This record gives sequence, structure tokens and C-alpha cells, in this order.
Amino acid sequence: MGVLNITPDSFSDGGSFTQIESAVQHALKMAEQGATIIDIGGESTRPNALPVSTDEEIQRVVPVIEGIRHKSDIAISIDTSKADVMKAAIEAGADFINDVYALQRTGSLDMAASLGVPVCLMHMQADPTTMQDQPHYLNVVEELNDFFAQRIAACEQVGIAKGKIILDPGFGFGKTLQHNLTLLAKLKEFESHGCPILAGLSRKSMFGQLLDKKVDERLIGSVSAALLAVANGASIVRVHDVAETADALKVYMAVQAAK
Ligand SMILES: Cn1c(SCC(=O)Nc2ccccc2)nc2c(=O)[nH]c(N)nc21
Repeated sequence: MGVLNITPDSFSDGGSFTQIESAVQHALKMAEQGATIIDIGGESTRPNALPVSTDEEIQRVVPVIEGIRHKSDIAISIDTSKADVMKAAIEAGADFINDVYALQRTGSLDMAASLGVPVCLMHMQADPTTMQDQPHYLNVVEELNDFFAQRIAACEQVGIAKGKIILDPGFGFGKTLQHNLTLLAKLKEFESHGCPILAGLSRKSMFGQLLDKKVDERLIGSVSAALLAVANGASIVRVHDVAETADALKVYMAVQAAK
């Protein structure tokens, strides 16, 4: 899964032609490098990020989805928590929902059910503005399994079949370094729900803490972690560095095939 963030530049709020074109080109390049999914997000989840209105988020993501769809039938996930953005994105050609709030925000659960597409349910403790203050769990794996069971039940109650659900521990979303390492080490413990696991580790601050590296120096750490996530049961890895990660996973799969 290649990451495509549609963020504003100093000239426009993300809706300018050049920005749409460059986003589409980036998506096509990631597809060429081996991405099988493009994850499109119009609102940053960074703690200090400015909130984006529904209309603005739609104006950012829809033209890019349409532009990609014009040139490629690669799978597209919409990274949003807003019901109306989900609707507009799926109608524009996106294939499934990637919701860091696991369909907990107003109207999103019913919207996902009515759209009838698969959904990735990610765990987050608290919300982006407070989640990294004092992340605390009695048992992080157990608490995330309880969360997944509860969200899966909520989905099944509105008619979203379990076969349409992907689970994601939400690395870095209300977790300390130790929590993130435990979740990666014990990723297989989430297989009990019978849903594929998605892991998003790419360039995150855990590598800053582990390796004392800035965001643009975390390639090796990120590729290493992506390979470990797949070795520990992840079916999808969400990454910025598609070509490098694709090579690492090719090596992993080749060795797996030789077992
Ligand atoms: C939208 N989204 C995000 S955004 C956060 C991010 O990439 N931060 C970040 C990126 C680069 C450097 C530092 C931090 N992370 C996930 C995830 O882990 N799983 C799923 N499913 N979706 C996700």
C-alpha cells in the first residue's frame, strides 16, 4: 500500500491543477514500483495538524482519485474518517475505506455499510491531539483484541460482513516505543479474528526513537520493519518507499517459497 498524502502547498489548499497532477503521477509511479494499493489521504493525522472541512477534503481527494482511475485500475483506499468523504471517494472510483477512527465518528459506520465496500479498522488510543501524552495499557495486545472484537461486532450489526474487514493495530497512534515493539513482535495474536492485518510503520517516530534518525533517514528501519510485519502475519504494509519495500518483500517471499 503506497502512501499518497494530498496536503496543501503555499499556493493552494491542495486542489490546484499542478498538485492534482503531481499526486496522480506519484500514484502511477508507486504502482510501477510494485504498489498494489494507493492510500489517498486529504487530512493529516499529525497531532498539530489543522482540521480540514469535509468539502475541502473532498475537493482534495476526488480529483486525484479520478485522475488515477483515468490511467490505472490499481486498488485505491480512501484514508478518511468522514462519512461524506467516504461516499464521494467511493463514487469517484476508490475501492475501500481506510479509517484511523475505525468507523467511530458520526455517520461513518452506516455510510460504510451503505457503500458496501471493505474497510480497514485501525486502533487509536484517544485522538491525535492527546494520544501521545501518556499512552497506557494494562496489556496492549489484549486491549487491542478487545477493541477489534467490539468494532467487528458493531460492523456485523449494520451488515458489514467480517470478510470485508481488515484490522490494523495503528502503530504510533497512542503507543509508546515499547507498545509499538510489542505489537510488532506479537502481531500474530491479532489473527484470531480471521481478518487480514494491515501494518503502517513507514518512517514513523518509533524509528526516530530507536535509531535517532530524522523522518527522511528512516528508510532502512522502515523496510526492516515492513519485512518483519509480513513475517509476523501482516497481509498489507502501508509504506512511503514502495520500490525498496517491494524488493525486500520479494526476497522474503522467495525464501518463504523455498521452505
Ligand atoms: C492514514 N494512516 C496513517 S497516517 C500516520 C503516518 O503515516 N505518520 C507518519 C508518517 C511518516 C513519518 C512520521 C509519521 N498511519 C496509518 C496506519 O498505521 N494504518 C492505517 N491503516 N492508516 C494509517
